[in-house]
Amino acid sequence: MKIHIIGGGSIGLLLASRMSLGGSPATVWTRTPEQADLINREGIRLREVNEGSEQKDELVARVEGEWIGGLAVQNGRGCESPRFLQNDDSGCFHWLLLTVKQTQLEDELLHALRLLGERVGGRAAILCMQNGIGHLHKIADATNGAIPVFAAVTAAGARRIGLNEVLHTGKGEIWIGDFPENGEKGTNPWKYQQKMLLDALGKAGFSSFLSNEIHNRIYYKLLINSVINPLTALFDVSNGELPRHPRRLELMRRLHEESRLILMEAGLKPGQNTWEELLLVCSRTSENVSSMLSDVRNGKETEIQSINGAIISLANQYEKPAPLNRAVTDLIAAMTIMP
Ligand SMILES: NC(=O)C1=CN([C@@H]2O[C@H](COP(=O)(O)OP(=O)(O)OC[C@H]3O[C@@H](n4cnc5c(N)ncnc54)[C@H](OP(=O)(O)O)[C@@H]3O)[C@@H](O)[C@H]2O)C=CC1
Ligand SMILES: CC(C)(CO)C(=O)C(=O)O
Repeated sequence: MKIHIIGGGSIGLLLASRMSLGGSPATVWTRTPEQADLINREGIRLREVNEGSEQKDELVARVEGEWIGGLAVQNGRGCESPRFLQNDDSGCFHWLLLTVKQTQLEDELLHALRLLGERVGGRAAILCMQNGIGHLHKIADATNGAIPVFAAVTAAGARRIGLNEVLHTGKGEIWIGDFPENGEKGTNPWKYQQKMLLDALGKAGFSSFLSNEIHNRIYYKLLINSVINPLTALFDVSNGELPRHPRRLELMRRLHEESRLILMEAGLKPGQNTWEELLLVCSRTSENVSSMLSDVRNGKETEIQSINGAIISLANQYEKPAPLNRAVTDLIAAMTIMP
């Protein structure tokens, strides 16, 4: 089995470094040759944040970096294709852990994934690490069955602090599920490959599991992100700081309740104490700068449309009110720097 991490950002560097340290060598496919070169020369510096302590353990993971380069294989314009698209006669199975943002799922990348699926026929699968919703259908549609698509949901937190340096800011489980169903319902031709991946993630220190109800987990995570991400970005605070302010805590509670009612209508299963869980995520990832705040700080486009924007779409579909989701969506959109 070969592990490819597409995107050398926060989650990508965390997975690559931990998996390599756990004995499963990973290749990080980067957007720039500089980052690939740095990773090859120096490896990835992983800093573990220890709960309740200021001390951060630093580990250095030997990881292969590759510039994803020449994705413009589209239309056969004669550009060089990334190496993972070139002929592979190793016979091994390739897991592609897709760690780009929802907003970075561009046509060229999707096209390259489809080409890869066609070339290695049955010996590759994509695991999507994105928050929010919408990406799985987008990837499955663009790859048109050429490569199976799996969803991952994680409460782990990470923050890239340099091109080859990452902080592991929050421990959290990783849940993996089949989405949409690859192959006949009830059969799972990828069971062995999934078990291999779970094993590699386990050795990397992630508690990971297969889920038969990944839709529910995706909605559950969406609920959590719909509160933490926009509010931390609006108030410019870490996840742990957010609930410490009583008025912000009250806003969190109201936004959580609005999103919860909409998601329940859309199929989120009742019976979970989502409010308690939300507060737990804030404390477990307390040092983390949420991915949305990080984007706002870096002047990048945020994932607001795939998170609160997606909840608004569900609210429209099920005729539920969504004033707070609308407000945070508009406010975050207005914070994003115009191109
Ligand atoms: N950070 C966190 O704690 C968590 C994040 N997530 C989710 O994981 C996903 C990734 O988040 P995060 O890691 O924070 O985001 P980052 O912005 O840190 O990382 C995304 C990376 O993908 C790279 N990239 C974009 N397009 C391409 C491409 N075509 N080829 C190669 N690389 C590419 C970017 O390159 P460049 O640097 O050049 O822009 C960047 O390094 C998001 O959907 C987020 O919601 C989920 C749980 C927790
Ligand atoms: C769980 C959380 C909120 C951790 O920061 C996250 O998923 C994100 O930042 O996008």
